Amino acid sequence: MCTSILYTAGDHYFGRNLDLEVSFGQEVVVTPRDYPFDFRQMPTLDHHYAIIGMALVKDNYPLYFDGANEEGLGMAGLNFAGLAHFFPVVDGKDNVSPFEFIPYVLGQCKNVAEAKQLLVNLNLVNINFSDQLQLSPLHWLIADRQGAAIVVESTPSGLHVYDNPVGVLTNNPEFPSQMTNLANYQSVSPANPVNTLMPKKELMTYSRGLGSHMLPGGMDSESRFVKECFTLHNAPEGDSELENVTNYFHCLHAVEQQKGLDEVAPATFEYTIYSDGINLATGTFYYTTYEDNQINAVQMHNVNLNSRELAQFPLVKGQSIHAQN
Ligand SMILES: C[C@H](CCC(=O)NCCS(=O)(=O)O)[C@H]1CC[C@H]2[C@@H]3CC[C@@H]4C[C@H](O)CC[C@]4(C)[C@H]3C[C@H](O)[C@]12C
Repeated sequence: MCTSILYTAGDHYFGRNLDLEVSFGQEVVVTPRDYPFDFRQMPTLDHHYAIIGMALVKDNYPLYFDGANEEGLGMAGLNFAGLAHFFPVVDGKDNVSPFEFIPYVLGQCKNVAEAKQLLVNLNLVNINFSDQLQLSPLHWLIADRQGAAIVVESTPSGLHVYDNPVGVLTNNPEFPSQMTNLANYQSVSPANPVNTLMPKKELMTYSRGLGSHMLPGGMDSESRFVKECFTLHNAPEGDSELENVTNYFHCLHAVEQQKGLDEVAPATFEYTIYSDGINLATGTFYYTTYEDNQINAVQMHNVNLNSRELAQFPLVKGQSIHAQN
């Protein structure tokens, strides 16, 4: 499972939790403007926007899980198991494989409006990266530095592009169903409730936080969608980058999967391998890993963006504890 969010606090912060039981060897990867992006069915992009994000580099090709470009357009791929469907190549369409989709969009579009335009003729095709790296059943959240967001889902009924007014994406079911389910939780509140159950009788307010008593807390994707919407949309806006980044990671960690809680096979547990977030206005990419609560940062503009070579930053692992005595 995964969760992706767009947090608005002065600037816009975009990123995701990656939840899985195995690590892929991902790292922070900057693709500079002149790295030639080859596509299986589309012309090579010799020059494009620079991209920073989490990727697995295979044969010098950055397989992005999520990232953002220098114009402040962000994009994340999340599991959409059993629902995603990718099609054969169709002449006259823009045939793009799921593994090429992030470079294809982030390489060429400044914002969500431009991405929507690019998607008009898109056909997401069933082409593997390799025999070892088969198609992944993904759907995508795309968001920009002005705060717009869309969801892209390719299902047997075709390509669907939905406006996303809440800036949250998890996994199944389809995005419109998540929004319908979300409507069931409108009365969840940070404030203690007024007794409308039986207004003439007195009920105890035995605890703070009773307004969120009905908030789902499960590891499943529907629960995380609701919980994250509540957390994100009631999160304060800070006055500084430090405060905002701190709030941002609290929002993501609110739906973190701790080891031991989501058993995907006997004695095998999915957990939040990493959480990341990029300030879409400045290009600073932040991340934490399961093993390391410390927030690490890579600033894309500190890399030579007029280059042809990928810049790779292995994830910092291992907890750092400030010993006080
Ligand atoms: C597994 C992850 C989603 C996390 C998630 O949601 N896990 C819940 C599982 S469950 O829903 O609970 O069952 C997804 C997110 C992005 C994906 C990569 C995208 C690039 C590339 C595409 C190629 O085609 C195949 C290899 C490739 C490296 C992909 C591997 C894997 O698929 C990644 C990491």
